[in-house]
Amino acid sequence: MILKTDNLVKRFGGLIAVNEVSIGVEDGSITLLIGPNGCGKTTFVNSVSGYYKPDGGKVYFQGEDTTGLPLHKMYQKGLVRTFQIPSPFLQLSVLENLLLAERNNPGESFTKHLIRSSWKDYEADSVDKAIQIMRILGLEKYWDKEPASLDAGALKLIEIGRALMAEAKMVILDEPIAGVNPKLAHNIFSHIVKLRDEMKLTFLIIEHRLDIALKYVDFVYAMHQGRIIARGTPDEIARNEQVRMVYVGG
Ligand SMILES: Nc1ncnc2c1ncn2[C@@H]1O[C@H](COP(=O)(O)OP(=O)(O)OP(=O)(O)O)[C@@H](O)[C@H]1O
Repeated sequence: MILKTDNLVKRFGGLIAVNEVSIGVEDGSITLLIGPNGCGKTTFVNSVSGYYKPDGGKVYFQGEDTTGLPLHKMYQKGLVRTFQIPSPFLQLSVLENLLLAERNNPGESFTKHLIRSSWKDYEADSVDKAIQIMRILGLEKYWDKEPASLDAGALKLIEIGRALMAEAKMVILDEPIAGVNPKLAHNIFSHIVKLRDEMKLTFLIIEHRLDIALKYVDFVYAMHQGRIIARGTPDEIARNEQVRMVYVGG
């Protein structure tokens, strides 16, 4: 298991958003976390990736107790939660977006990037690495385009590319296909599968569009009211009565 949580708890005042959640994510897998709005999925991944400090329980990443480590420490260890591309970056090229992700981490201020940098200032190795990542993601034809001019699917792939530049071993994606048309959604998941297979990357993905996502993932956890109510293969989860009840109300 690359990631394991043991009875993880996160509270907001009197609300227990994450209630003793224990999960395991297999190395080199695509693991899906599902559940209705407000059930605690985002709070859970935030408590694992260092955005929130958990109130109870343990997080283990690559066998190490990483409970309560901040976001930038987890990022350095290779657990990267993708974030929307910051708006000033939308005016930089795709290549520059990747190069900036290698140098910097979320613990640092974004303001210093407001000064436009040139890809020519970077090491040749970094540029080579960025080109290789763009190839894998099918972004190489857009290398000098501004992300602002690209579609939602390409933006998601750039976010994943930025995580790869940061040497991520495991990537957490929060709704990677939200607001994306079915063709692009399948394209994004196909790239995720390719990254699992070719780069041995591990993914933990929050997604609501099960019709698409269940076709691509290895294992699924279902959450409801802060707790895990089911775990299993996509087939098992699709057939699970409790999951159906929660999703369609019986
Ligand atoms: N910063 C916060 N302060 C207080 N309450 C919060 C905070 N963030 C989330 N909550 C509450 O915690 C619960 C879990 O929210 P969370 O966003 O984790 O759910 P979710 O499953 O990710 O939902 P969605 O699918 O809508 O994104 C909700 O009741 C929410 O209102």
